Parts: sequence; structure tokens; C-alpha cells
Amino acid sequence: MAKVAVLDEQLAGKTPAAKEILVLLLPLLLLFVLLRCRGRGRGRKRLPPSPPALPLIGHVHLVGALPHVSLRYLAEQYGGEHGFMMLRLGVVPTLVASSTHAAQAVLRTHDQSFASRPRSVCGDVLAYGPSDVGLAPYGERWRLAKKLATTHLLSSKKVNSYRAAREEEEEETAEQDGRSTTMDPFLGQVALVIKKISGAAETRTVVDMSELLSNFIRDMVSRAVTGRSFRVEGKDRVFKELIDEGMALLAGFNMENFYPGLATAAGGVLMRPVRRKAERARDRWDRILDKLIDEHTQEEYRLTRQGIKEILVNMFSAGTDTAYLVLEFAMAELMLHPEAMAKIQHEVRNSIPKDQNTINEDNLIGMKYLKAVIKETLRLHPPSPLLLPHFSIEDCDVESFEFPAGTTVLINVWAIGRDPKVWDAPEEFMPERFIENGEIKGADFRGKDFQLLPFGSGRRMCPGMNFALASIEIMLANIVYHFDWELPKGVDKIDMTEVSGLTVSRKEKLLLVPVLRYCAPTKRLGPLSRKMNI
Ligand code: HEM
Repeated sequence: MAKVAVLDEQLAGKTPAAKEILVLLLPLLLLFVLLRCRGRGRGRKRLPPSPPALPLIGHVHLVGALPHVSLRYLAEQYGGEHGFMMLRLGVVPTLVASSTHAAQAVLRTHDQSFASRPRSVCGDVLAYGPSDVGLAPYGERWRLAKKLATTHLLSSKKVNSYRAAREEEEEETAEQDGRSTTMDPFLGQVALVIKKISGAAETRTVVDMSELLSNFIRDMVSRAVTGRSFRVEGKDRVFKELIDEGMALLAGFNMENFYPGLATAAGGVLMRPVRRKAERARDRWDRILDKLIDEHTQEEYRLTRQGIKEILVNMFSAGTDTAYLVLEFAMAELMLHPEAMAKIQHEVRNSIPKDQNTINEDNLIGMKYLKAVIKETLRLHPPSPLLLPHFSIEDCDVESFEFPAGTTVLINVWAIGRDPKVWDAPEEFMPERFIENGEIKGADFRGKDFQLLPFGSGRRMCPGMNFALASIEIMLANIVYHFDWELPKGVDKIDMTEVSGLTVSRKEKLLLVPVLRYCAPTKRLGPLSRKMNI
């Protein structure tokens, strides 16, 4: 007992012997700690460079209204040769990859480690879980949902089969209009748009191309996903509202994404308003989708009702506000570059037999300039310039860097598409860069070449690419084939100012005046116009 008391006193430094020992040991202890720290630092990998951060908010103040633009300028200062930059957005460690090399490391070399998605309150509510495709964490449920979307809804075979779906719909509407239903089966959806534009052309009226093109894509997606047209059923406006609302709620740079703790802090009270908003939107989706599912055979894919809803909402949201933006940006760039417009019109107008009045998918195969215009548009204006955020599920060593599990990853494909080390005259719209000896050349945009990644690459790559390209090509070819285009009176320039949400769009609507290609409408569209009663 006494021995223990002495030991306690010595340890507490109350005896003279203990004091002496401590004075002797202290420098040795300090030396030991110092050496240990240095030894650790030498063997240990580091994080990529970062700009100076502020307390609490980290680097949030450096991310402007157009995050892809501000992140590009930051990466030029701090990203170094490798193109990796580390930010702290609120409390969230965020890796920004801004070079071909960095994108390849994340999306190919270490694809699996970075294949998840960060979670959010809105994402969880709107995506029913989330266990949809786009927002789901990497894992078995995501794999199944993606397989279903890829093989059952968006495969090349399915994309081809939508030609028939378009035919049915045209027949449906033609019958409603009391017209003949013997028109070219391919022309359904496209012909409806051409018909609308023809009406405006005859009276020289301004056409809101943004609305027209987004309605077209929305309708194509609803046909592909549900087998029916929301426009024909008059639900188009509700559908548009829901997609817009969902996109606004999910748009990346909001408070919860910087401070995920807000979702649970004080019983989630801080996030309650936004959760309610998301729940209201989800309930509206529910009502539409429930009815839709009731009318379909649910056994088809052996999915629960909720499982079907997750996938449907995802397809609508991911498919609509991306493909139409490409069409709109392509038209805007062509208006800004009359020489490119002349070339594409020359190609489409000379690529089809004289007795054919409208362009079909078979004609598209030879249209190299059209494909180059779309590719150049995707390079300069990828609708998702930072892809969707990726999320690391394990610690991962990438070259000399070490990224901890739980890192959010943004891949700035917009910056990569404009990197002067990769592209000549990167800011110029030059479709010719993709043509050599009359053939399409240069970087592939289907996820193989990391300098052009509008659809991403690897496990989380877009499954809707073929579907989107089929719709974009056929519509662009037909609108430049049938009409010449002018700016409205008093407008002398197309404003390319962008606004950012989950996707990046032009701030202003694209308003254009179509001009009939030939004087007489029947001559202009020939049998097509007669069939359509134009
Ligand atoms: C030009 C049109 C389109 C573009 C540029 C585009 C682009 C993208 C991008 C960049 C991603 C994220 C890739 C990543 O995070 O690595 C994505 C994901 C996705 N896209 Fe698209 N997309 C388009 C059209 C479509 C269409 C038409 C659909 C369906 C109807 C669709 C369905 C999806 C889905 C479900 C995902 C989530 C994939 C996953 O997380 O595994 N997309 N898309």
C-alpha cells in the first residue's frame, strides 16, 4: 500500500527523484516525437494542392455562380501539371479533376473506388431512397437498376424500336386531326415539330426554339420510358414543372451539400423546409406514376411499384434537360457561325435522293459535318460540365496522392474540353477539327478518350447516350434541311451567357425566325406537306 503511494507521488512529480528524471527525459521525449513525425511525413502520401481556405466555409467563397468556370480558373492556379486540386466545400473534402490525365485516373484506373455518389436529403426523397440509377450509391441495387435501364429501355435495339413508337403516335394525332395516316412511319415526332415551324415560317413569326426542342425531347423520353406521350395526353406542362422543380432541388451547390450534418442536426429541423418541398414534388410524381404503372403490366421486369418509380423519375430527369440543351446550343452556335450553317445545310440538302422530302435515320449515316457539329457542341457545351458528383468508397492512392474514403469528386469535363494543351484554338467553334479527308476523326466522345467526356466514362457513364444522339441528329438534320433561319427583328446577336443548375443552359431563350426554303409550301415539303396538310 505504502509502495503504491510513493509511486503515485513520484509519478505526480512530488518527489525530488521524479523531478530530476523528468528534466533528463524531456529533451529525449521531444526528440523522439520529432523523429517519429518526420519519419511518418516522409513515407506518407499527400493530398493535392489547395487554394488558401477560410475557417468554416473552406473554399465555398471561391466557387461562383458558374462552378465549372470558377473551378477551371482555380485549377489553372493550383492544379499543377497533374490537374488534381483539393477543395474543402464547407466540411466536404472535394477533389476536382481538371485534366485528361486526372479524369483518366478517376474514371478508368481507379473507377471502382470513385464510382459512388454523395447522398443528400433531396436526392433521397426524390429518388425514393435513393436506389435509382443516377443518384444511387455504388452497389448491387444500383447495378441492377442500371442494367435494367441499359438493356430494357436504352439499348441500341430499343432505340431503333422507338421509330415504330413515333409512327403510332403520328397516326394517333393524325387520326385526331382527321388526316391520312399513311405518311412515312419514321416521321411522326419530327414531322410534328416541322409542321409547327412551317406554320410560323408562313407568317414569319418568332419561334421559341428552347421550348420547341425541349418539348420534343421530353416527348421522346416519355415515349421511350412509358411507351406513351404525355403531350398527347395533355400532361406535358405538369411533367415539365416536375422535372424543373426536381433539377432545382438537386442542383449541386447548396448548403446541405457543403454541410451534410445539417440533414440530421437538431432532428433534421434545419432541412425540414427543403425536405417538405422535395416530398411535395415526389408526391406529385407519385400521382402521375401510380396511374401509369396501374395501366402497365407490372410483372414485366419483376420490380416493385417503388422500384419502377425510381427508374422512371431518373430517366425523365436525366434524359430531358440534357439532350435538348445540345440541340439548342448547336442551333445557337450555327447562328453565330453562318459559314458552319451553310456547310451543314449544304450537306443535308445534298445527301438525300431528289424524290425524298425529309431526312430519315438511314440518310444520317453519311452526314459527317452534321456529326462534327454535334461533337463540337458537346465539346464546348457539355450539359453536365462537372458530370454528376462521384464519391470515393475507399481510401485510394492515385500516383503520389492519397484520397481518403468519403471524398466527393468533380470532373471538370468542360475545362478539359477547352484545355489549350489538348485542343487547337480551344474556345473556337470549329466542327472541321473533327473531319479529315471527309471522314470523322479525332477524339471519341463515347468514354474512350479522356479529352472529350460529355457522357462521362466508366461505371457511372450515361446509359442514354445512343438514345440522345439518335434524337439530336434526326432533329438537327431536319430543322436545318427544311428552313433557313434568321434572328428576330431588332436582335443582332445571340447571347451565349450561361446559367448553372444540375445542368448548364443558355440564360436567354433561343428565339429564331424560320424562313421557308422554297416559295411554295407544297413544293417545299412535297408529299410530306400534303400528308401533313400544311
Ligand atoms: C446529350 C444528352 C445527354 C448527356 C450529355 C448526358 C450526360 C450524362 C452525364 C455526364 C452523366 C453522369 C456521368 C458520370 O457521373 O460519370 C449521365 C448520367 C446518366 N444519364 Fe445521361 N446524358 C444525356 C442523355 C441522357 C438520356 C436521354 C438518358 C435517359 C433517357 C440519360 C440517363 C442517364 C442516367 C440514368 C444516368 C446515371 C448513370 C449512373 O449514375 O450510373 N441521359 N448522363
